[in-house]
Formats: sequence, C-alpha cells, structure tokens
Amino acid sequence: MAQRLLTSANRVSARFAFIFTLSLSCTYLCYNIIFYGGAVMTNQGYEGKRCPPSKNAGGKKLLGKLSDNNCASPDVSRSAGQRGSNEQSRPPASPGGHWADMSLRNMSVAQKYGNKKLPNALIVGVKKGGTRAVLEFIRIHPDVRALGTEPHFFDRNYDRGLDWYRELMPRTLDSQITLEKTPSYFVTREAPRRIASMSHETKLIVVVRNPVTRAISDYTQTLSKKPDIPTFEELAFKNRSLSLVDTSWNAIRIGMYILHLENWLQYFRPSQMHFVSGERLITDPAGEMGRVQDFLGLKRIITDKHFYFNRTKGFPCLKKPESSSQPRCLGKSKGRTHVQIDPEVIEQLQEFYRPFNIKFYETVGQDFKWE
Ligand SMILES: Nc1ncnc2c1ncn2[C@@H]1O[C@H](COP(=O)(O)OS(=O)(=O)O)[C@@H](OP(=O)(O)O)[C@H]1O
Repeated sequence: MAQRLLTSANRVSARFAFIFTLSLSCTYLCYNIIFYGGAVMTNQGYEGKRCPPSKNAGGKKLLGKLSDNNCASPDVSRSAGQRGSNEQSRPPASPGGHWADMSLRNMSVAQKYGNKKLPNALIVGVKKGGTRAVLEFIRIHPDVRALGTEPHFFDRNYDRGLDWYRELMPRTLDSQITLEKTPSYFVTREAPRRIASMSHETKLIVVVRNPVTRAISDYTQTLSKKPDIPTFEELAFKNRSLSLVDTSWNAIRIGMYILHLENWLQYFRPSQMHFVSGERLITDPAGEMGRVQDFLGLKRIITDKHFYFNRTKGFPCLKKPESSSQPRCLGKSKGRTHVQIDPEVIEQLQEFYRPFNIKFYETVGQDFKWE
C-alpha cells in the first residue's frame, strides 16, 4: 500500500515537471515570437530610409539634400507627400531611383530656365568694331541669353562638334534668343558655310567701323601685348612712297569688308545680315540697339534710358546692367587711347579703302560715311 502511494506521488511529480517544462518552453517561444518579430519590424523601418549603397558616393554628396529625399522607398516618399504643403510641391521620388530623380530635377530646371540650344543669332564681326558693346547691350533684353566668352567654334574649334558647342550655351526658353559673338568669324573663309550648315536661318550681326580706325585699334591692341613689333607704317605698306598697301597684314585685310561679305552672301540672304555702325554705336547707342532689336524680332526694350555717357571713359555705359544695380562701362581694353599715326598715312589708307567701302555701301544699302 505504502509503495503504491509512493509510485502515484512520483507520477504526479513527473507530470508536474513535464507540464512545468512545457509551459516554460511555451513562454520562451512566445517571448521570442513577440520580441524577435518586433526587432525585424524595427529593422525594416530603418532600412526603408537608408539609401542603397552607391559606387559614386562622392557624386552623391554633391547632390546634397536632393539625394536625401530621392533614395527613400516609394512608401517613405508617399508618407512624405502627406506632410506639409512645401514638401508636397517637391517632385515625388520615382521607382527608377537616383537617375530618374536626376532627370526629374533637370526637367524642372528646363521648365524654369529652358534648354541649351544652338545659337539662332551670331555677332560674327568685325574685330575691334564694337562687338563687345553690342553683346553687353543686347543681353539686357529679357528675351536674349548670350554667351559671355568667345567660343571660336566656327574657326578654331569646329572639330569639337555641335554637341560641344551647344553645351557651352546658356539655357534659353523657347521665347528667348541664344546669342554668341566671335569677331574672327567674319574673316574666316569656312565660317559662312559652316554656320549655314548648322542653320540657314541663323541671324548674323556685323559691327563695322571705319577700316582705317579699326586697323589702328587692332595695331594698338597688338602693341599693348608685344611692344617690340614694327611701327604701324612699316607694317601697313609694302612701299609707302608708292602707296603700295600690304594687304597680307591682317590689320589691313580685315577692313576690306566687301571681299569677306561676298563670301557670306554665297550662303546667306542679305536680309539675314544686319550691319551695326561702330561709330553710331558710340554717338547713339540706343538708336543702333533699336535697329538690332528690330532685326532680331524683339520688342524695343533697350532704349535711351539704359545708357549714360561716361565723360571719364569717353564712351556710353550701361546704367543698370543685367543682374546688378551698379552702372557699368566696358573694360579697360575697350576704348584705349590709340597710337599716334601720321595724318598722311591715314589719308593714304583712306584712299586705299575708298573703292572697297563704296562697293560695301552699295551691297548692304547703307552709307557709313567713312570718308
Ligand atoms: N560703349 C563702349 N565702350 C567702350 N568701347 C566701345 C563702346 N562702344 C564701342 N566701343 C568700341 O569697341 C571697340 C572694341 O571693339 P570690340 O569689342 O569688337 O573688340 S574685340 O574685337 O572684341 O577685341 C573699342 O575700340 P578702341 O576704342 O580702339 O579700344 C571701342 O572704340
């Protein structure tokens, strides 16, 4: 009897031990399910905000804040879109990721500033004619965007291709004109053909000036860089007593405008070319710029009120140039004091240029009064 009692007590304690172990195991299992599962969710939330590893992390740094938003998962960006109104106006992150977001960003830059386009107008010459003044004056116009430097595409850089050239241009809206100036185009044999092959519709501006004054200006510039060159007279004549002019000297050759113009007229209609008087540009900048605006099909916005005559400089200056409230004159290299030339030499050169000038006036239908 006593043994039976002992055996049944053992069974009870064994069952108790089994149930206890089982409940312990269950508790452990439940604990794991609850807490381990929670840890996974926490990690998922964190991973969702992390950017995927990128090979060009350096480039991403440059993208700055934009990249912080762009690398978020679609869920994260959706909840971001439900935030304040400022954030709602941002472009949503696209499933295409980083590059798709970059192109979205470019799209909004394009919407605001337009695209880079090949120029539809060029200031092609002439060197020392007043090309910088025309460029700086016309770019005040809100419908003109101009490249500040001379790209020399159609003479020195043609091999780089049109895509290279386009990339240099400022962004323009469809309503805006893209403009650049390179004065050496006017005397570059291949330039008219090359420009016409870019577009037959390109508008061409040529700023011309008395060829004798232009030659002296050109020489003054060269002399400022190379003080050891021969005198103007020595360079200008093969034989001065015979009035034999050296037409191989660039400073002389550039001023034979009609010869260069004939090359342009093989590729462009006269109506596509506009000639600015370099002299009137100084005495009446608003009048000359009025005609430039008409030629470019622009509303006459640049008027007298944009200019004042700076007595110290001896030239008209801009009262209020683009993106500044300060009045501004052109730099020191524009409007230099010319070297003194013997008046007889000037007279000889005027004689030399006369027939070229007359033919030039007839061809363009304008008398520039250089005599
Ligand atoms: N507003 C104003 N301010 C200063 N200079 C003016 C202006 N308008 C025309 N000009 C004349 O422009 C001449 C320089 O011509 P370019 O700009 O065509 O020169 S360049 O070919 O780009 O080097 C420059 O020639 P130089 O006087 O011989 O220096 C000026 O006479």
